Amino acid sequence: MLVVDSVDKSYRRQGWLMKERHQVLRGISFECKEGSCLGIIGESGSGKSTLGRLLLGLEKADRGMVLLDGVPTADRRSRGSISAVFQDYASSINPFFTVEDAILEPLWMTKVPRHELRRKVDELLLQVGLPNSYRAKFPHELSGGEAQRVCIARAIATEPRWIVFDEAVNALDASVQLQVLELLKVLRNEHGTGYIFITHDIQAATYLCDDVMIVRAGRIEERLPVSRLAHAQSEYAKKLLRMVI
Ligand SMILES: Nc1ncnc2c1ncn2[C@@H]1O[C@H](COP(=O)(O)OP(=O)(O)OP(=O)(O)O)[C@@H](O)[C@H]1O
Repeated sequence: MLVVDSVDKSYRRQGWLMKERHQVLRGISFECKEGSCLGIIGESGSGKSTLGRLLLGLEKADRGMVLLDGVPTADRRSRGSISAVFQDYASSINPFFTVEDAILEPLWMTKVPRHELRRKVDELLLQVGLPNSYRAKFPHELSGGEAQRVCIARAIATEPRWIVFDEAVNALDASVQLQVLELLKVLRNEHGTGYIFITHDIQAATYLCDDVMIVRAGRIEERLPVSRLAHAQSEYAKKLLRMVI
């Protein structure tokens, strides 16, 4: 179980009143069952990516806890249990790495024996729908959809229990986006990996997720199952969801 308990997060404002802080997240609490998929939506600046970084253990909350089975996600013991796919796939892959090198990088941290690594890269390429002839290509030789598939292969390489997708399909054109969403559905069914899917794209969230959580100005406005979007309570959620129901 992934548990976010009473999380606050603020940043120091830039400028000469350096003591002033910008409160980005306020009293965020929610839980996600193993293998579930939660969509996080909300307007720009509402704190979605900050929440994603806290889930990944990349940043510390000012107050509250982010726990995976009772262990803080920032703790060494949680390493490898949560991975991430970001929007900026171009800069997520080292431009001097081949596709093979990029996929091998996270595998060095795992217990996969050296002689098995080549087979594992082939298996991962197959899972994300790329031919194994792609292993020798460099990032600049890939389309956006292909590069994002390589990022997904990297994210699933360590067999994490959770993957945080932060605007990961937004930059792709509609048909490639659909292919990637399909792929994520298949991977989830096959491996039981849980997803946190941060997006502006409500349609994509409803396509992939079990629940949608609406964040507004650093607070949770509402969380509801995708099957009950028509029953949103808050005016803000109703307005946001109008386009998909
Ligand atoms: N490292 C940081 N230092 C200072 N302020 C930050 C930092 N990261 C985020 N912020 C501020 O926190 C607020 C929330 O940012 P965040 O990126 O979490 O929002 P978001 O909902 O993901 O927005 P978007 O949808 O545009 O990506 C913004 O006002 C942003 O400027």
